[in-house]
Parts: sequence; structure tokens; C-alpha cells
Amino acid sequence: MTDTIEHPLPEDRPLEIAGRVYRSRLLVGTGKYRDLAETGRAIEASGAEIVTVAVRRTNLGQNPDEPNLLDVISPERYTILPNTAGCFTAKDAVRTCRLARELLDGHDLVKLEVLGEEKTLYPNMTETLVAAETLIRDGFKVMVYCSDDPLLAKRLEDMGCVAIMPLGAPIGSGLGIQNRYNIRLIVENARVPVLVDAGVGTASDATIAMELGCDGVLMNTAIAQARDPVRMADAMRLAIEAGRQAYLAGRMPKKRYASASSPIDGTFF
Ligand SMILES: CC(=O)[C@@H](O)[C@H](O)COP(=O)(O)O
Repeated sequence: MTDTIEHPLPEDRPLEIAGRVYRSRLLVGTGKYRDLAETGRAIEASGAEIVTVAVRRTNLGQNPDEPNLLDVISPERYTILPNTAGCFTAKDAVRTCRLARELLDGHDLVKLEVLGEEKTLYPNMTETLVAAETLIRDGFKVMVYCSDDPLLAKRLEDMGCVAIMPLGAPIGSGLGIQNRYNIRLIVENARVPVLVDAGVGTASDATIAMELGCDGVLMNTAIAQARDPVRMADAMRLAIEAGRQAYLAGRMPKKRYASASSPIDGTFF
């Protein structure tokens, strides 16, 4: 038997969103799974504490005759984050958030997404700004899906959004982080959490987001459409942790030329 040597690492500050603290920096969606049982197992394996649900597509009690997602994803255990997926106007998004607040007994944390078109599902930022303003005035805590434009991200923060969620790549594309430079700029300028939302394809994409200094990552398709969603959820959990640790550790500077791994000064012969 070998003695294990422990190397305690300094504590990281936890992720805090709208005054609530979370240990996990991975947020997950609930769409595209084979069935509710698989959804539950994958979310369990992901270690996520915040689970987002598309109010317009998911039964949260609107239809008492259909299976209710909340029977699998209990609001006692998870923070349910209603989202406005499928909304193309500010008006629809606001109406959807108000419906969610009714269905979830006054719950006011929402993920706002107002989409611009079917092909890319890029956010319509003009409508997003209008919806964010209305929702904040209405008492909602708004986590906002947005383009990776650093100036718009700052504007949403200044308006009072509680988290900024720039896309890594189009929703469901799995292309990974397309503009690391912009994500980095958004992170550097932000005083609220920045979470990459959408476009993650595999574990290394999630790690890259975290290495850029993001506070977390929200994903759905990469887990739900993996061959083995439960295993991928576990991989994503580890990837997020690895990326966070690497960010805190601080990467070595990149160099153009080699430098020997063992010193050549003072060699024996
Ligand atoms: C679930 C959800 O909120 C999506 O709108 C989100 O943007 C995830 O995108 P991916 O499916 O690309 O991870």
C-alpha cells in the first residue's frame, strides 16, 4: 500500500448568480434526449445544479395529461432556469417569462433568448435589448443569451442582467468556440458572470471556454446527442473542472522556439 500525499489547492471562489452560490459551473439543457429517464441520468452525471427548460416546448404543468419534466428534474434539488427558446420577438419572450413565473410559483430567474432567424438561430440583439429592459423592470433576474459583441455584452450588464451568455457558435452546431478573442474581451470587461451558451461540441470546447476565464458553460446538444449522453455528461463535468483549474493555475507563455525541458547548464559531461 502506498501513502498518498495530499496537495490541497487554494479554494476557488464559487459561481454566484443573482445572489445564489453554485458549486458546479456546468449548466445543462433538457431537450433532444431520447426520453425523460435518459434526461434525468445525464443531468445527474453532469453534476449541474442549474437546468434550463424551454417553456414553450416543455411540459412544466401546462398539460396535466402529459409527463411533467419537473417529476424528473425536481425544483427542490435543481435551480430551474426557464428559457425563451423559440421566441423571435421581444413581446413573445416577455410573455413566455411571465408564463414561466406563473407555472413556477413566482420564480424570477430566467434565461432570455430572442432569436433572429431559423437558419443560424443567432440572437436578434435589438429585440433582446428591448426584452431585457422590460423583464428587468418587471422584476425578473435575467441571464441573457447574446452575440459575442463585447460592447453589447457590456450594455446588457449595465442594464442589470445578472449573467451574460455569449454564444460560442450557433445553437446545436457543435462547432466549438468560434471567437476566443471576443469571449476573452467580454470576460475581461464583465462584473457579472459570463457563461458561454451554445455551440459546444465536445469536452475540449468546454475546457477552452473555462480556460478563457468564463464563469461557466451552458450546453445541451453536445450531451443529449452524444452516442452515450450519460458518459458525455460526465466528461463535460470533468472538462469544466479541468478548464477552471487551468485558468486559475495560469498557462505558461507561448514561445516561438523550443526551450529544453531539462536544463543544459551544469550537465555532468
Ligand atoms: C438549451 C438551451 O438553452 C439552448 O438554447 C442553448 O443555447 C444550448 O445550445 P447547444 O445545444 O448548442 O448547447
